Amino acid sequence: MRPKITVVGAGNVGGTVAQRLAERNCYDVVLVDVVEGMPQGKALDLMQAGAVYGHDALVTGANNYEETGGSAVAVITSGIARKPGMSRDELLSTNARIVKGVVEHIVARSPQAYLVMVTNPLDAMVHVALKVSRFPRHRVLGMAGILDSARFRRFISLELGVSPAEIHAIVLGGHGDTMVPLLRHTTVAGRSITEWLPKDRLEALVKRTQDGGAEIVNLLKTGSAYYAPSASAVEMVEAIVKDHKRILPCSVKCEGEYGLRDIVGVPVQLGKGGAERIVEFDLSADERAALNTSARAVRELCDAVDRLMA
Ligand SMILES: NC(=O)C1=CN([C@@H]2O[C@H](COP(=O)(O)OP(=O)(O)OC[C@H]3O[C@@H](n4cnc5c(N)ncnc54)[C@H](O)[C@@H]3O)[C@@H](O)[C@H]2O)C=CC1
Ligand SMILES: O=C([O-])CC(=O)C(=O)O
Repeated sequence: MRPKITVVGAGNVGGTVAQRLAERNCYDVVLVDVVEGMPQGKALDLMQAGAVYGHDALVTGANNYEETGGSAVAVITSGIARKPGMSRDELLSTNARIVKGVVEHIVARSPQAYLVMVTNPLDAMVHVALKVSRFPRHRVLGMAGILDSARFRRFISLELGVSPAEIHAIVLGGHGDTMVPLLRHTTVAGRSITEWLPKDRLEALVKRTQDGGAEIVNLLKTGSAYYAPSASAVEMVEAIVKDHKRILPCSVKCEGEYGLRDIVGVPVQLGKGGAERIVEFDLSADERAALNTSARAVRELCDAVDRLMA
């Protein structure tokens, strides 16, 4: 039997996650949404695509959770997306309510699942999922750092005319304006990025990365990015289910690592145990201060969620 992956929210991100998973041809996928007929329609469409594209994954669409039982991983994308001029934080109260209900349903049927959170504001939704599920921290992860790092790598790649495959970069911190691209750990073909680009260009690319989500929201006007976000979420699913031991930035609850007790994006070793290890990089004083600032911003949002849910 193939591992079952449930994707909640069959909109732009969730629908594309389901497509990418089906195309891997090694998972069965359950797609859940509140809109009647929509997940069922997308599921059928995806299975028909398989007859052309060469996969035979079972994709089931549903408006309830009956088919989700025994999921290995649940990817939670349900909720509203921001529009131009909005911050992710403005989604907090609506999405916290949605995510709370969804996590209760998932946990009731898949008590051993790993949760990959996508809904924004991301780090605060990891907090909601941890609280509601009562799962240990290694089974509740948020997707953001892979996406933010991918954006940074691609911007560098476009600037230098070098394949992104040659560029190694990692973005830590919360998924918001305070995220922390680590320049000292950014390399192109193994050489420090500071040997490739002058300071002012690097600062511009860091800023573009921090605004990477808003840049796309402003272009699309009716929603937010989903191709790179779905690719990033699938990378997490694959690393967990296939025990890849990848070290990828994910949002997770720190318990003393980096001197923090907050939920924030840090390098995590992902494998069959979920977040198997948090890898501690040596940070400069400036980087540490920036990570602390980012963690504080997330903490304030988590406190706001707690007040809302009290
Ligand atoms: N962590 C990250 O880096 C990223 C996060 N996001 C976030 O992901 C979320 C989804 O984005 P999109 O897919 O673009 O939005 P979308 O609007 O296309 O899809 C969201 C879907 O959730 C469904 N939904 C709402 N309440 C539900 C419930 N109670 N149960 C099941 N389904 C429910 C809606 O019917 C809709 O189909 C947003 O909050 C967005 O901000 C998006 C991109 C990147
Ligand atoms: O910007 C948004 O609202 C969606 C998101 O988190 C991203 O694309 O980074």
